Amino acid sequence: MSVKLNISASEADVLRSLAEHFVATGKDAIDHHGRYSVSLSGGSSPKKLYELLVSDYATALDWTKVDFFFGDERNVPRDDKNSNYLMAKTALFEPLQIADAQVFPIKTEFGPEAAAEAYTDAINTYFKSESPQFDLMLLGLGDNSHTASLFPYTPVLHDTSVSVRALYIDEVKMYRITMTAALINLSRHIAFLVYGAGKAEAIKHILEDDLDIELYPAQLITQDGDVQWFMDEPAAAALSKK
Ligand SMILES: O=C1O[C@H](COP(=O)(O)O)[C@@H](O)[C@H](O)[C@H]1O
Repeated sequence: MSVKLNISASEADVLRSLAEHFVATGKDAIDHHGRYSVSLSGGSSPKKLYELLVSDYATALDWTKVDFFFGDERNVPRDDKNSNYLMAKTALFEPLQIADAQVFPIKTEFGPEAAAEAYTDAINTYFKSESPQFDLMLLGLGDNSHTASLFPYTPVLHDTSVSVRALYIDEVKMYRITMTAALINLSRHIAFLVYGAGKAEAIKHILEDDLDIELYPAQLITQDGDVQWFMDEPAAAALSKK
């Protein structure tokens, strides 16, 4: 796997480094094709990134030209505290006054299977007849090496379609809706945000162990283009090569 590692001394530094990358990628996309398509990650890590973009980068980018998607979602109502959409809405969209037309939530109210199908259609419609290639795919990493909702030992790990899938994940006892690795890997730029010592073992396995996608699903993110990991020193601590 060819990846670039950006290791920062502190959590604050890693967030700033990724915020700079987010903005630079956006300016480039807008200059090149007029809009900036971003797929957001969920979980707890990205909230601070979204807050930093609001506090320090509100005028750094033409936010009216940014379109937001979600790499995965929990099968909960959109106003549920566990909703990835709700977190992004509260931390990013509302403070930046992002128009509803620029936000593409996963419609969990349809039920998991129909929501996944509708989201595949929404993505294909957005990209028209072209291959669905997000300008920036933001990803997180679970302690168990999952990314998006590609969890260990789940059938979606073997799904080679460029699509969004719904699946019941025993480990968390809930349905999740997730982009497949094939869709994620089409992105122009992929950026993992990982901080904290709790992620150190997972990062080491993913980046340095032999390929074992069942155990380490984030190893599926292997496109030849731009895959960058933004991590702090505690998260990078177990790596032998830095
Ligand atoms: O479940 C999820 O977790 C991963 C990692 O989240 P974190 O809370 O450890 O930051 C995230 O990438 C994914 O989008 C989310 O649904």
